[in-house]
Amino acid sequence: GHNDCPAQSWPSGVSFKLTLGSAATTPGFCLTFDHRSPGSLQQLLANVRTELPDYYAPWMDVAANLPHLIEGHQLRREVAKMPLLSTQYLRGHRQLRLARLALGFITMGYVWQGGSRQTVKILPRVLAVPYCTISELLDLPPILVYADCVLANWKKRDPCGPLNVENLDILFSFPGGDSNKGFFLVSLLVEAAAATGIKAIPMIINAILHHDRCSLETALQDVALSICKMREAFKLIHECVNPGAFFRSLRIYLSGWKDSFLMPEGLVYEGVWDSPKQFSGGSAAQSSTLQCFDVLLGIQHRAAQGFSAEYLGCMRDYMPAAHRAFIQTLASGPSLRQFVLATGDAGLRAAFNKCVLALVDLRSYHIQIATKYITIPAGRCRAEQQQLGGCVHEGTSVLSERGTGGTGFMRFLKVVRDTTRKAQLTEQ
Ligand code: HEM
Ligand SMILES: Nc1ccc(Cl)cc1-c1cn[nH]n1
Repeated sequence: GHNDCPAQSWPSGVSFKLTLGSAATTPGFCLTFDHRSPGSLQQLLANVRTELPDYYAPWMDVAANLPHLIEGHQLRREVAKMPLLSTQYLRGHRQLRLARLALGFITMGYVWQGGSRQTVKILPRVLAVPYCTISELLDLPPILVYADCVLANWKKRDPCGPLNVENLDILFSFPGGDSNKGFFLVSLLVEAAAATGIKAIPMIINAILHHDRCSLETALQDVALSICKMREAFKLIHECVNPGAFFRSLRIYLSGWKDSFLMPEGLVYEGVWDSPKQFSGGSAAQSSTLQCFDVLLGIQHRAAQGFSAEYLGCMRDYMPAAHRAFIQTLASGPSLRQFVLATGDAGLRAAFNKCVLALVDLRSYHIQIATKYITIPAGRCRAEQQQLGGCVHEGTSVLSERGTGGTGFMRFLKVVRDTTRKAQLTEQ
């Protein structure tokens, strides 16, 4: 039967559909491609305030002033004053995503405003009820995810200008100053660099189905180049994100309440569920682009200390439904690895391996960044702990590895990188 993935717009404003042919027609992938005007995504959030009806001003005003309200210890009071709003006046995907983004920032701010010392256990109904209603409609969990704070949390200063740091701004922020903007926008630019590689995937699938080695080799070169450009975009993190601000502030707010020693039961969503629920914190493991390239290249990750083999798979439930469906359709399609091996073509093997090695380099570079922004600041924090007592920066999400100086996630990142390296094709 048909398995249509609704068109989903990627950072570059390109959208595409991947559908499985029905049994009656040629089995395989029929690919349609529509280049929406590049403006499509920035219209999404041209002006946050006018994008939603005034009725939702109570949400938008609190979300827009979150750092100020948290630093002034006023957020709880502001939320207590909030009316319980109906979600019925939200029109279409764009408004649902924007409302979810605002409620997601307020929720993370509300839970973590007291750092790891005074976490709350209950999310008030004025937030929980609309947040869970909208999350249900979007098939996303009621916690801030990568698709919220990176993919939907940006706008261009000049709508006709380029997609670069100078012409971009974020819509919502946590305490931690400009490092918020740097962290979210650099992530977005890494995603935008992936767009060329993602656009090559339908061409690769078609080339396999038509045994077109020439087109396949060209498309694989596009993927390798795209992953190299992702690594280039990554370098901006050094000038845009301060390690201290990231470690002490931003990463705490992205923490989740699953397997958390601070919130062992999870969070009570008042007025929605009677018992507390657990959800994982925000992570780029929820980025659909990296998972697309892993699936395309047939790279299957296994368990690593503290991270189950299912961890990356579970993170697909934290992606937009259309991205999740695309990855699932890709995983159920023809195997690129098998096809390249079966041809015995050295040129195709080389083009395939360049993609794998580009991914290895990206992951190696990422490990250096995680060392600079977590492992080293965590070491300093522990040193302070021994002198001053009490390291207030212990967090709970994987991005905020606590205590053990971050050995857990570091081993995970290295296992993922090494598994990637082993995915190279050798001559049979
Ligand atoms: C200050 C910058 C960064 C730090 C400290 C950092 C740290 C981490 C940590 C600790 C993990 C493992 C735990 C988890 O899954 O959350 C992780 C995973 C991951 N990060 Fe980052 N990261 C940073 C920036 C980025 C950026 C900009 C991207 C790309 C957009 C990215 C992509 C990923 C991916 C895809 C994973 C899942 C594991 C993998 O597929 O290799 N990271 N990161
Ligand atoms: N780049 C990111 C942007 C947003 C959020 Cl929520 C997480 C990450 C991340 C990076 N590495 N692991 N997670």
